[in-house]
Amino acid sequence: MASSSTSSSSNGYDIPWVEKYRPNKVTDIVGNEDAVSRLQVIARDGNMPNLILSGPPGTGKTTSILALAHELLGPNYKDAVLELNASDDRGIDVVRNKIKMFAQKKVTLPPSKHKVVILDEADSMTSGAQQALRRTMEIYSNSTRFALACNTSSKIIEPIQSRCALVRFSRLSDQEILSRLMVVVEAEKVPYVPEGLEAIIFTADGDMRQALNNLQATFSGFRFVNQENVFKVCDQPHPLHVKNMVHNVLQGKFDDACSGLKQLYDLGYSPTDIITTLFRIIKNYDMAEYLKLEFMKETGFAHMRICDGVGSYLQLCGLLAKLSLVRETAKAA
Ligand SMILES: Nc1ncnc2c1ncn2[C@@H]1O[C@H](COP(=O)(O)OP(=O)(O)OP(=O)(O)O)[C@@H](O)[C@H]1O
Repeated sequence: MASSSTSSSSNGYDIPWVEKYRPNKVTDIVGNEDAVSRLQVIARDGNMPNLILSGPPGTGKTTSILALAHELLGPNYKDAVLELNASDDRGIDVVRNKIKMFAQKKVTLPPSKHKVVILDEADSMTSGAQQALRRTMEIYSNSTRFALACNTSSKIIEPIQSRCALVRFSRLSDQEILSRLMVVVEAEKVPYVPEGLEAIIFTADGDMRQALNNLQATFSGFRFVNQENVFKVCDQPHPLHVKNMVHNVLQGKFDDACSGLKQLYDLGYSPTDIITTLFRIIKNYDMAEYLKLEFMKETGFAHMRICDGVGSYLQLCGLLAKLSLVRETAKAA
């Protein structure tokens, strides 16, 4: 991969690492093996079907489509690809004019290769525009194929879904993110300790874009990646602090858990920040399975209430009280 072998240059800080290290071959995309291998087959054999790539942000959907289009079309990329994302106007007029005109355009391509229309963030297209796409997709299917990337496939209207092969992406595992971080760390000669990378992986929560951005932000700010610097830059509740709260609940020290919570709240973290970190800590906490499931259920309910607008300190204290009660009941049983 050309881009990942580029070492730090004097103006290397000008380019966001997410762009500098964007894989340009399908084989270089980390994780989601099933999805990536399907795309590899298409890259090898051509005859790309209409595609919907759906999944959480920062998992490589746009990167995969771009890499696939490059591999399929090579030097014809410029003429044979129309790329539209949420920053472009993609209303019904664009579908009727720009996309249709592109589909009608004559481009000489090798057999089994087609022009490609890439619609990034397709779930933000109006349903009118999506409706207008239906016929265009069919009429020009002998010369033009569509690739739609979105976070939620259900926001794509059914008739379009039925015309496309769905490729699902899921959040990347910690190991997958680590493997990519190591490539960047080595290429950029970033000084780090393993706990620093662990902290980056924790804050990224399966999102590669977030991981690379946090790595670059920590490096630019402190020139050294350790746990403390990462949490300073990312400004999330410190997981050790939250872990301590859970530990106190499990030990029956409700007051200590509450004072830990108060400290976080006084530092200015929002209830959403706190509960998101709390959920992730509980998910990975070493405790009895049934207790963990109950804790996750209660945390989920409290998160829902916070999202509904009841994001008070009392809400979080109430949650700690509920968790303590769950633990007491489980102990008594
Ligand atoms: N699976 C991956 N392997 C390697 N790098 C990745 C991967 N996923 C994301 N990245 C990195 O993160 C950046 C953003 O990825 P990309 O634009 O493909 O995300 P996306 O899934 O399309 O997200 P969104 O839904 O927000 O558009 C890329 O430039 C790349 O550097």
